[in-house]
Amino acid sequence: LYKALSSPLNRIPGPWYARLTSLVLKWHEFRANRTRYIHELHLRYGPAVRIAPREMAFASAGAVREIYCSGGSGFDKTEFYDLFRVYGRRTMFTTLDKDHHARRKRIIADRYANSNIVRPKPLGGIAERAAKFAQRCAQSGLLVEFQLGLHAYAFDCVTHHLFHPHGTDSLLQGGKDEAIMREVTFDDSLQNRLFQHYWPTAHRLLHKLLYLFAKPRETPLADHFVLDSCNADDSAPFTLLDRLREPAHGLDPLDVAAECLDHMAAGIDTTGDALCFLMWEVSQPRSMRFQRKLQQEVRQTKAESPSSFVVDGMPYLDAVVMEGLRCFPAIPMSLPRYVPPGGRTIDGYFLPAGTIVSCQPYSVHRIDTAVFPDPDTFNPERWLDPKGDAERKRLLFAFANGGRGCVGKHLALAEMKLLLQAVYSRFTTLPDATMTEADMEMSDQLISSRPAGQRCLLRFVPLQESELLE
Ligand code: HEM
Repeated sequence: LYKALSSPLNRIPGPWYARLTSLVLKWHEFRANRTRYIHELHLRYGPAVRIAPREMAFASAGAVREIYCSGGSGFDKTEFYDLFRVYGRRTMFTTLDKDHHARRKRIIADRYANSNIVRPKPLGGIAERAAKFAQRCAQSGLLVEFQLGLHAYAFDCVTHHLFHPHGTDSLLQGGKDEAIMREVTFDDSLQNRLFQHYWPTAHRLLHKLLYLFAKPRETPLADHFVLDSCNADDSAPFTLLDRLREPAHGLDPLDVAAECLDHMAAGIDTTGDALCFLMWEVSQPRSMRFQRKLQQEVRQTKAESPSSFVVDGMPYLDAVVMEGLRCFPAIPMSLPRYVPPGGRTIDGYFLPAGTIVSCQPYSVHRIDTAVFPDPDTFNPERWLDPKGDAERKRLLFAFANGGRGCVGKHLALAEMKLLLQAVYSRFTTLPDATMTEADMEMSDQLISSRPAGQRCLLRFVPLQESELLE
């Protein structure tokens, strides 16, 4: 009680119970509702809000700069990231301290640089998979279990980038490749892993009992697939595997496999669900005018250069992708960091060392209505207005910012743009009548989110036919 009454964080707005306990926050986390809960607090208390006795959430551009970009890669990550360790190893994503992270990033970054992604082999592989996705839509009649198809697409793209020529073909071949993708995608370990994070001793003692109510994360097929792929010695020069295995880096085989498995997992749900939420929205009657303009632009580009893969120079496509990432960031949740020794002042509030601070993309993209008026409305055309362009870009936090921002950003953008081109140059997409808004509610997982119904059915109407219908 003394601590609660004398805490220097007491000046910071927030609900009264956040001074005393983190249980309300945890309750929302266990119910897959952390992001919305924190967003409601921001709407009530402003861009700086206390969410637990030692934890603060921010939603301003200044806070993003300080927490994620100061000194290059911002404040250190918290032990929350221990939950993502693979094969018992720390990867670039799970390293907590800056030096270890910087060493690993120096090895990895060049494989994800835009200049590597847009080379014919890597980009051609993505374009090939986008064409397969369109083929799958055409083959399966009009109705497509779309979320699964997009996860298969993202899975095939990322394994191409990691392991070519040993990438997967879950899109058209199915079989074992599809089984691996399903194993990673349909993960229901949120409660078990949160329990492990908050009460590690109880988790160790009770894990067998807990198993009956909350399953742990188990991905034996994916684990074996990555270990096997990492044993192949003919990986293409553009792949991550090729880079990690260079003897000069001194990584042992398990470090290499852990890094690859981490990137594989990071590249499936994120890109798959970002596309899923975006295309669901573009298929709604309220957004049909945006879909029509997108179709016009991608068809015109295809007519002008039928045989090349284009990812730049399409302003409408860019605007649709940016607005999709703004409204439906695949990682909408807080990215927690520790305030460093000596403490820091953020948004005018002094925070002692060790305070947990974070920004969540979902709120950073919505709270400043001068930059994003009518923030809950999907409107790609806001990105076409040159006025306010710098402010909008400064607040786009879907890939995070600074040295620990998403290393796969250019790969993800290329995947998204090539898939949207492949689909909207051939089809009009419409929501299936059996789908409800509740199916597409955001459901928090561990930092990423997915549609609550875990399905998304869309109708793919070949373009000429739909044009005739109008
Ligand atoms: C639309 C798709 C994607 C989104 C929205 C996204 C978003 C993010 C965000 C917000 C972070 C920071 C996480 C944190 O600080 O806790 C991150 C980190 C990361 N992402 Fe992505 N990501 C996407 C796709 C990908 C892809 C395709 C890959 C790789 C194949 C990838 C690999 C990574 C890795 C390795 C990190 C850790 C970077 C580091 O710690 O230096 N991501 N991503």
